[in-house]
Amino acid sequence: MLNAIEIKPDIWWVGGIDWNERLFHGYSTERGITYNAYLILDEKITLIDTAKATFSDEFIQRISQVVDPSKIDVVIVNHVEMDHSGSLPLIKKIAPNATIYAGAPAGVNEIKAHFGIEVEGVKTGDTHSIGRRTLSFVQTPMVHWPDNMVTYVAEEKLLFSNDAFGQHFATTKRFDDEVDRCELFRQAKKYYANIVLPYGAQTQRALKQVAGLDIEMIAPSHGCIWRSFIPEILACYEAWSTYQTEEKAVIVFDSMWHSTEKMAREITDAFIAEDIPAVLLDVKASHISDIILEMMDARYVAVGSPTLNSNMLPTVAGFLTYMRGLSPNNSMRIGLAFGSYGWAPLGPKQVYTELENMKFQLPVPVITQQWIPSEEKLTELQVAVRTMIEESRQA
Ligand SMILES: Cc1cc2nc3c(=O)[nH]c(=O)nc-3n(C[C@H](O)[C@H](O)[C@H](O)COP(=O)(O)O)c2cc1C
Repeated sequence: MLNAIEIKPDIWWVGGIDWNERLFHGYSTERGITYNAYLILDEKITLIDTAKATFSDEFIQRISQVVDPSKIDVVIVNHVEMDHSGSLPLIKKIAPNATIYAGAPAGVNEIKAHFGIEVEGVKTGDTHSIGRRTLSFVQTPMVHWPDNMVTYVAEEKLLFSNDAFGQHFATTKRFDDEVDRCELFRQAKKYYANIVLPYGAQTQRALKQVAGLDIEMIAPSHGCIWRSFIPEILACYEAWSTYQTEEKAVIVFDSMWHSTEKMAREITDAFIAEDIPAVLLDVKASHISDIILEMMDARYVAVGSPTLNSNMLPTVAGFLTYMRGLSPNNSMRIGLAFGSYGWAPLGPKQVYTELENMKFQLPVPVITQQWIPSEEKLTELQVAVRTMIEESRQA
C-alpha cells in the first residue's frame, strides 16, 4: 500500500486511491479517482475531509502511520458528498471527542441528513486555531453543492480547496509537477466540464474570494496537489467559468444506416476546409462526459440524429439531456441541427428544438435529408457551415 505522504512539514496526505473506478455518477473516469484527505499535526490534530466509505480501511491505515486516529481533535468537512464524507461515521466512532465542523447551515444540515450526526457550523470569515496554525473558512456554495467550502491555512499558504481544482486521476504521485502535464490539465478540464460547468457565476465568486489569499499550494480532494502550476490552473478556471470559446467545431451524431453520418462527415470537412479545427464524435463510440469535455470551449456545435420511431435516437437524446443539465452557456455558441429520415423528419427537428431551448445561436434552419444524402444536400451543408462561421465573425 502507498504510505501516507508528507506534503508540508507535519501535514500529511492520508486519502484513498480508487485505481479501477471507471464510471462515477455517469462520468467516465478512465484514469481512476483519488479521495484526498489531509492530516495536520498541531496542538489539535486536525483532519481535513475523509474518504469514500469503501476506502475507509486504507484511509485509517494511512492515518495510523502518522498518528493514533483516536487522537484526532478536529475534523473539517469541506463538502458532504459521500466520496469525501463516507468515512465520517467511522472517524466519529474512533475519535468520539473530535469536534466536527462544516459550513452553516447547508453542510451541518446535510451531515445530519446523511449520517444523523450533529456538527458545528462555520461561515465565511470564521477562523479556528489548532495551535501554531489557524484555519480560515470560505464558503463556496454551489461549487458544486450548497455546502461546499474551502479551508485556508495562512501560516502554510495552503488552500484545501476540496472539489475545486480537482482531477479524476489515480496516481502514486501527489504533486502537479510529478505527473504528465498534458494528462493533468486534461483531467482538470474534464472534471470542470462535467462537475463544475453549471456553476460559472458561483465559481467566479469563489475565485474572487480566494484571489486575495497568499497561496503556494492548493490541495484538492481529488487528484494531484497544485504547487508548480497554480497560476496556470487559476487562469484555466477563469477561462472556463466565463465560458470562453475558441475557433473549434464539435460534430456529434448517431446514425443507423450512415446517412446522418455522411452528413456529419461533410460538416466536419467543411470546417476543416475553412481551417477550423474540428472533432467528429459518434455518440455510440464516445462517452458523453468526453463529448462535453471537447465541447466546452468549442464555438461551433453541430448535432445530428436520424429519425427512429418518430423521435431522435435515444443516444442523441441522452447526450442532449446531459448537456442541458450542464447548461454550458450556449449563447456564445453557433449550433446546427441535421439528420436523415424516411417519411417524417421528426428526429432532426427535435434536435433543433433542443438546441433552440438551450439558447444556441442557430443561423441556419434544421437540415434534413430523406433517406440517402444527395450531392445538393452535401453542398447545402457546406454552405451552412460557412454561414455559421460568418455569423461568428460578425458578432
Ligand atoms: C427501426 C426504424 C424506425 C424508423 N422510424 C422512422 C420514423 O418513425 N420516421 C421516419 O421518418 N423514418 C424512420 N426510419 C427511417 C430512417 O430514419 C431512415 O432510414 C434514415 O435514412 C436513417 O438515417 P441513418 O442512416 O442516419 O440512420 C426508421 C428506420 C428504422 C430502422
